Amino acid sequence: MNPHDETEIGPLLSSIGRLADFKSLDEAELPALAEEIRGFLVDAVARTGGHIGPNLGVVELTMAIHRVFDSPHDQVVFDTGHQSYVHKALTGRAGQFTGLRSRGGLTGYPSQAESPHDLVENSHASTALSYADGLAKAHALSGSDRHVVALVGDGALTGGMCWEALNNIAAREDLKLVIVVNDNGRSYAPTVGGFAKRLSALRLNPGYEPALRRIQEVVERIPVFGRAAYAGLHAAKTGIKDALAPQGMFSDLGIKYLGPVDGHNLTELTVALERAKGFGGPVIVHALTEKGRGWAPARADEAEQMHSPPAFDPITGEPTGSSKRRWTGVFADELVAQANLRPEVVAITAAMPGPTGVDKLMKRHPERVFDVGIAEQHAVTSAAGLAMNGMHPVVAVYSTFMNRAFDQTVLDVAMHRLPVTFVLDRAGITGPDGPSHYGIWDTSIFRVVPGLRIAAPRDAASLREEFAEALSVDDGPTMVRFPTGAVPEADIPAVDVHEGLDVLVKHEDDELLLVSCGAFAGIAVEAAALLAEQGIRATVVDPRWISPVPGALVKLAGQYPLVATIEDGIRTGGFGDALAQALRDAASDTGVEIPLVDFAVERGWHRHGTRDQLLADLGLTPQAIAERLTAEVHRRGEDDGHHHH
Ligand SMILES: Cc1ncc(C[n+]2csc(CCOP(=O)(O)OP(=O)(O)O)c2C)c(N)n1
Ligand SMILES: CC(=O)[C@@H](O)[C@H](O)COP(=O)(O)O
Ligand SMILES: [Mg+2]
Repeated sequence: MNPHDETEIGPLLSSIGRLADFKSLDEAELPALAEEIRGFLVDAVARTGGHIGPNLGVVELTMAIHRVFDSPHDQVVFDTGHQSYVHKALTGRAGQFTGLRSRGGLTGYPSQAESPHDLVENSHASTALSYADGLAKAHALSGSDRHVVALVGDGALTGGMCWEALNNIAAREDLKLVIVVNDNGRSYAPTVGGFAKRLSALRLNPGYEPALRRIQEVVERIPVFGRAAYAGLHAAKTGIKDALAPQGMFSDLGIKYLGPVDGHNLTELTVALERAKGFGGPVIVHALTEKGRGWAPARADEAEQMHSPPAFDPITGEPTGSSKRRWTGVFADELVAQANLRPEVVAITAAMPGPTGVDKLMKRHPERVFDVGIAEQHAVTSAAGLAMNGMHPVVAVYSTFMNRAFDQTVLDVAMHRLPVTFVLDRAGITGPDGPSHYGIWDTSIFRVVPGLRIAAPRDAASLREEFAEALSVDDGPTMVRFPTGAVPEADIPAVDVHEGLDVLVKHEDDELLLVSCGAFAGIAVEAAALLAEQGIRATVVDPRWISPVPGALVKLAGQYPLVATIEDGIRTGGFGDALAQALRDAASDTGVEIPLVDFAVERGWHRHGTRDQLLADLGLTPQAIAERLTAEVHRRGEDDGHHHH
C-alpha cells in the first residue's frame, strides 16, 4: 500500500452519502457492499490504528440493523462504541476516515457532533442497556412507535450494569427494545465467566444445528425456492431452536430470545430482526459473529484478534509504528519480579490482561491472576476479599475505568484499611481514544479516600521503586499512576534528595519552586532550563508520592515566594489544589500567603488528538510553562517595585 494514496472506497460505498442511500440499495447488492466495507476498513484503519477486529465482526450486523430499523427515528445504541465504524460508513462518513481518531477528524466512537445517527459518546462498556431502558421508557411514556436497538458485545455483558438493566427491562412488556447480543466469544481475550460459558453453550449447541445448516445450504443453492421458502425454513428452524434451545439465561429472565443466529448471514439476520421488531416488546437477538471476520491477520491474532492495534500494514497486519519501551511493559516485568519475591501478591484485570501487562504474570503464575471480565467494581471488592485473607492484590486497570469503582475503593477497601495496590495505566491525557478515555480524574477522585496513598513515578526506575514501596504498605490501599505510551528513554536522575523529595534541578538562591507530578518531570526540567535562560532560577522537585501531600513539601514550598505545580489531571481537586490548600493551612500560622500556579488539565479536554497535541492545547509544554512563569515573576517583581515606592 502506497502511504500516499487515499483509502480505496468502492463504488457502492462511495454511493452512500447518507443512510437513505444505503437503505435504497437493492438487497442483491448488499453482499458486495459488505465486501467493499471490509476492504475499506482494513485500508483506512491500517493508517490510523483503531478497532479493526471488532468492526470487521459487525459488518453484516450493522447493515441488517440499518435495513430493518429506521435511524434516527429508531434509535441505535452501540455499547462501548468502538465497533461503530461500519455505522459511520453507512451514515455517509466513509470519506472522513483518513482523519479517524485524529484531531479534527472522526472520533473512534459515536459523536453527536458528527451525525444525528450517533447517540452515546461514552466509550465505557456495559452502559448500552441502561441507556436503552431509559430511551425506550421515554418512548412508551409518549406513546411513540419508535424502537430502540442496543448492540452489546459478549464482553460488555460481563459488566454489572447490563444485568441491572436486564432486570428492569424484563419487568416491562411494553418497551419497544431490541437487544442485539454481538457474541464473538471475546473481549480482548476470550470472554471469561459463567455467563460466557452459558452463552457459548447456546452458541455451540450441538444437536440439530448441522442438519439444519445443510438444509439451508441446499435451499440457498436452488434459486427457484427463493427467499419465501428460505424464510419459511428459517422460521421453522428458529421455531425448532426456540423449542429445543436449552433455556438460555436470557429466556430464564423472562425476556424473549431469538437465536442464536448467524451474525454474518444478512438474510438470517434480517429475518430475525424483522421478527424481533414485530414483537413490540423487549427481545434479545443473539448473533454469533467472528471478531476480525474476513481478514486473515486479525483472525490469526490469537491474543486479541486485533482488537485495537496501532497503525499496521494492510497486507500483513504487522505494526508499522515505532516500538519504544512502554510504561506498561516496565510494570509488567516488575509485577512478575515482585510476585516472585512476594507469594502474597496476586493480580486482577478487568478483561484487559494484554493492555495492562498482567498477561506476563498470567503466563508465569496463572493461578495468581484473575480476569474478572469488564467488571471493575467487582474487581475492587473481590480484591478486598482477597486482602482480608492475607493476599496483596494488584488491581491493574486503566485510570479512566477506575472512576466506576470509587465506592468500592473508599468503603470496601480503604475503610477496612486493606493492602490493595491499584495500578492505573493510561493515567492523564491519552489522546486518540478521546475524552471518555482520558485518565484525568483519578488524582482528584481518589485523593479524598482516607488512608489511600498515591504514587506518580517519573520514569522506569521510579516506577519499579514506587511499585515495590506500594507492595510493602500493608495497612491500607496504595495507587500507582502512569501515562500511556513510552517511558523516558533515560531515567531522570535526582541531583539531591530533600526529606524524601527527589530534587531534579537545584539552584542556589532560587526564586521559584517547580513541583512536577509523575511523568511530567521531563517537562518541568525543560521548563526550568528555559527559565534559567531568562535569568530565573527555579528548583524542581518530584514528590514521588503525591497524595497525601508530603509534609516536607509543604514546609519546603512555604519558603518560596512563588510555587508552581504540573500535573496530568484536572485542576479541580488535583495535586496543585491539595498543595495550595496545605499552604493556606500552613499560612494561617505564619500569615504568609504563598502564590501557587497550577499547570493542569482544565479547558479543552473534551477534544481528541495525539497526547502531544492535546498537552500543547492545554499549555502543558516546557515553553508555555516557562513563558507563564516568566511573566508571573516579572509581574511580581514590578509589584514589589511598586510596593517599595
Ligand atoms: C468500563 C470499561 N472497561 C474496559 C474497557 C476497555 N474495552 C474496550 S472494548 C473491550 C472489549 C469489549 O468486548 P465486547 O463487548 O465483547 O465487544 P467486541 O470488541 O467483542 O465487539 C474492553 C474491555 C471499556 N471500554 N470500558
Ligand atoms: C475501547 C477501549 O476502551 C479500548 O479498546 C481502548 O481503545 C484501548 O486503548 P489503548 O489503545 O490505550 O490500549
Ligand atoms: Mg466480544
